[in-house]
Amino acid sequence: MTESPAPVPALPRFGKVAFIGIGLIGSSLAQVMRQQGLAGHIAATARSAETRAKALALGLADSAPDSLADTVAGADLVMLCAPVGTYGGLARAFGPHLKPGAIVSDVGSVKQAVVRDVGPYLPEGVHFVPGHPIAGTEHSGPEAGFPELFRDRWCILTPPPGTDAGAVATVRALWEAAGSQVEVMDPAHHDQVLAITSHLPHLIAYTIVGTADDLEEHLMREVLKYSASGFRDFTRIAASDPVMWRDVFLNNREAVLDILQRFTEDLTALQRAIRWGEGDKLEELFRATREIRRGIMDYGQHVPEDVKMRRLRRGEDPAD
Ligand SMILES: NC(=O)c1ccc[n+]([C@@H]2O[C@H](COP(=O)([O-])OP(=O)(O)OC[C@H]3O[C@@H](n4cnc5c(N)ncnc54)[C@H](O)[C@@H]3O)[C@@H](O)[C@H]2O)c1
Ligand SMILES: O=C(O)C(=O)C[C@]1(C(=O)O)C=C[C@@H](O)C=C1
Repeated sequence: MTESPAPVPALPRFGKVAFIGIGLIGSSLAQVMRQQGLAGHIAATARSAETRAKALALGLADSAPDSLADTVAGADLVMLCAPVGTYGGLARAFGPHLKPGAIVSDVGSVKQAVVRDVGPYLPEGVHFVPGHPIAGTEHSGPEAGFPELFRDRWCILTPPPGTDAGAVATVRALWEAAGSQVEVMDPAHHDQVLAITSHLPHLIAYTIVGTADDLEEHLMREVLKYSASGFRDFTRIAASDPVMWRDVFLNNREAVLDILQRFTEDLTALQRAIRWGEGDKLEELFRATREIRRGIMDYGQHVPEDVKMRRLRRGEDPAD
């Protein structure tokens, strides 16, 4: 028996979309919307006049006002794409200018703090659907974006209880159009999971580079010369934006500190095994973790049916 294909969800269409922050993530999503004709008008604002001018020059936006009020005026969807530490102040400023029925969403890497900081400033009748695409690179700014960034990645939505189901479905459809697989999650659970999968690795990468930088001059020179493989692969993410990551750590404090405590304990156990020459212990651990790591790679290669169907519709190879 042949399996009937999964239904392809309808594409969401917005009259006006407002981007607040148009760096790596905002510009990538704006390009998805442009390519698929999902927005009648895209307005983008950013802190500096230079970034706003770039957004226009790159064709990411149709208008780039310097005021938040003008950016969100009449918008059906407002996407917060700035560092999470700015969200509360931004929401307080643009909240009163939102159109009734508008959807406010975001892409921030932490979710409890976003619900806490943004929610109180949104007027009655505006829908709030926080989100987090689990996709990125170490580059930032409007030139760094590309529309394929979200393909075959997860996007996690954390709508507060009681959020309008239609608004959640619309944001889901947007991320599905970008090629992502969408999951709805509780914000506290999101923050715990991301503390280990994303925040801890960044903290370790920043630390290793710092440790290398603290070496004596002659050793430091050798690090730069020979950093072709392990060091380079491992520390790619230490080139990520410092402001973004400062805000992530300050806004996911408890979960990060908890995971850091566990990591420190595991590292101390390894330190002890090396000191006492416990080869069996080391090998056993490395065998087990190698299997886990291989499992992660296999898991990541699965392409869900609905993603394949959307690719077929775009005339692309479904298995890519
Ligand atoms: N970089 C990643 O890998 C990644 C992945 C997923 C989610 N995120 C989240 O996406 C958001 C944006 O990250 P990014 O990588 O696109 O950063 P980015 O540095 O590339 O872009 C940030 C944008 O925000 C703007 N901005 C900063 N302060 C502002 C303010 N006060 N008012 C208005 N605009 C302001 C900047 O001008 C810039 O346009 C962050 O919340 C981050 O946590 C990042
Ligand atoms: O690949 C990278 O460069 C990333 O750091 C992407 C990454 C991650 O840690 O997985 C970074 C932050 C996010 O919020 C989501 C994705």
